[in-house]
Amino acid sequence: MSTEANNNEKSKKEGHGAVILHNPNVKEADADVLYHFALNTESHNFKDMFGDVKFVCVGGSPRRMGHFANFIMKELHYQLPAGQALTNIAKATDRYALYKIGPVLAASHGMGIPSVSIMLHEIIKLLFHAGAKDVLFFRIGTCGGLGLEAGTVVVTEQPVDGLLRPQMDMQILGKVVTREAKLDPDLCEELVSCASIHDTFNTIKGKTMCTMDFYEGQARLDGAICEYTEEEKAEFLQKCYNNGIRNIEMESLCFAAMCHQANIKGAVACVTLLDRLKEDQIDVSEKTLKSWDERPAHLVARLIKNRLNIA
Ligand SMILES: O=P(O)(O)O[C@@H]1C[C@H](O)[C@@H](CO)O1
Ligand SMILES: O=c1cc[nH]c(=O)[nH]1
Repeated sequence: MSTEANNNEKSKKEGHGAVILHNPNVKEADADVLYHFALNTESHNFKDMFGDVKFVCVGGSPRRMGHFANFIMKELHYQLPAGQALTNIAKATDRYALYKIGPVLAASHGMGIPSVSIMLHEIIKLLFHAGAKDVLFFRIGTCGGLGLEAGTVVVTEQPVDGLLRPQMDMQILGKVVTREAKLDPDLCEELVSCASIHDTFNTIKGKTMCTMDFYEGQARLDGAICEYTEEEKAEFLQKCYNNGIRNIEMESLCFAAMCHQANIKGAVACVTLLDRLKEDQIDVSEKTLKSWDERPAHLVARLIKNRLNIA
């Protein structure tokens, strides 16, 4: 049986909408430690704490996700119990930040695939232990655009790696293991449909190139090392554009591959900070950056509100 058929079979057995763990070791263990979130199934009641989670929103920076947590709390008109303030659940560690706002979990994931991978392993286990079902995942991030006005939001149709392949290659036990990087097409459409004609920015769909590095991996000329010419850079980025790639970032491939394996519907929306066909350096004011940062969050907030029937 193919891995995908196997996943579907498991999904049926474990109940529709359940988060799938492809790991008998964790399922059979008496206790589990989520080290990078400073959480432990022995000292925390995951079912009570996280059983009602329906939306997980992730992004690189802990500060951005803290702002997002406050923003979504207002958007959902969510009232914290009297005397309580919104706190970082993972405050005992400085690896990631974690906030819960009713059915929404907001977490930071740091930069790049290794960092987002650790975060997703632990968040997926958290949801499994909590018995959460029908959970949607969103990555709200920043990126470099290709042929787009800076500030445009790109919703990823298909992530590809630095070789333009829709797959994530991992090195496990001395071998290359290839995983499909698949996002949910309906969720992608639903997120794009949350764009409004009143928005002061454009929202488009496109392929996203996910790289292992910000500088050479993204064909920049301004890293500490660069062994290609400006012409070679331009030729490669043009090839990406011609292949339907509209933005470049560093997490979507792993996000898509892990969501797909875990039976979770995921979507990625990133705001472009510059047009990589024109420039390499991000040189925008802090104020502009902050307002651009919030754009993917606005789309996701609208989707969540629609789903929860909140006006
Ligand atoms: O979610 P963020 O904005 O961190 O995503 C992109 C990709 C890298 O992590 C980082 C590089 O500046 O920004
Ligand atoms: O150019 C950019 C901007 C943000 N994030 C990236 O990965 N690349």
